[in-house]
Amino acid sequence: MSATLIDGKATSQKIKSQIAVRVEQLAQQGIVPGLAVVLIGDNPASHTYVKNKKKTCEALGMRSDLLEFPESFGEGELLEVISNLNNDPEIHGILVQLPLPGHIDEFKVILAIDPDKDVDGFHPVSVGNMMIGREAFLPCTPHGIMKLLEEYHIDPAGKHAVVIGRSNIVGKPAGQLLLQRDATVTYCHSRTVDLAEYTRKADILISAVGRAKFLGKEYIKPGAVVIDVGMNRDENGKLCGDVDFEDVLDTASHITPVPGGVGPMTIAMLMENTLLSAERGLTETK
Ligand SMILES: Nc1nc(=O)c2c([nH]1)NC[C@@H]1CN(c3ccc(C(=O)N[C@@H](CCC(=O)O)C(=O)O)cc3)C=[N+]21
Repeated sequence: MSATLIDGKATSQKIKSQIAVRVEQLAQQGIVPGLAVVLIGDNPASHTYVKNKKKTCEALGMRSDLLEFPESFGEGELLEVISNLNNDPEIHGILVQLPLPGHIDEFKVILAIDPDKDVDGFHPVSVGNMMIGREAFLPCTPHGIMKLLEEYHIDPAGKHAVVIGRSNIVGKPAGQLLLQRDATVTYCHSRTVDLAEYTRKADILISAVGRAKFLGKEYIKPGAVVIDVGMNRDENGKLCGDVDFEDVLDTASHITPVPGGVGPMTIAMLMENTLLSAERGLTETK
């Protein structure tokens, strides 16, 4: 039997149309949610993502400021830009596109962002609040994954969730959010010995590895839900995930495609966080 497709594009559309309604309500009170996106250097992939974010903002009636600076931009100058955005009442969300050039300390930059405008959910205050289950801006990709599971009525409670990848922006928080939903969570990573031994026991498998078509059906438990966070290029330069989609289609019960899976949800959650910030509410982690 062929797996059910988890349609991130359709789900993100649905969420975005709900966001647009709330943006309109805010507009009646004279408030326009504003997102500032800061981009340093000229990484072509970053440019594509950033343009996408801007387009989405505008489609939803939100304001989006793109602040672009050359590769040589100094750390001190960037910290000053952030300080100005922190103090700008019309800016509700600040996103500094990662990765940053090597001469800029990423952690210092994240620390400089006002936690009340931290729509990426990367500030230690946001991370800490998420970890202890308090209100916080949730990181967009893991939050988008949880929304997809919810949309497809997949309840993580009591399930064994295996997360491959332990980055601060995807793997680690994805495991935490699944834990909050009462999953039993296993983290795997580049030093895991016999990866398939773990993944074959996963009811829910989250892959954030960054290797094209790395996971075939030998890694998948029959009936598993497979969430592919990978954004890779295959041998023909085509966008593809970590999962060999065709190969696992008859083994998994549900699967996210790349593109059209987790990626569009990431952007929708960024919009939601910016809206929430403008509403002066914070997301609930319960
Ligand atoms: N501070 C910061 N916050 C981020 O959220 C952040 C970042 N830095 N740096 C880069 C990564 C990457 N990222 C993506 C978001 C959406 C898609 C997305 O929409 N992907 C589409 C395909 C897009 C295409 O066709 O290229 C999809 O999967 O269908 C991809 C990647 C956010 N990131």
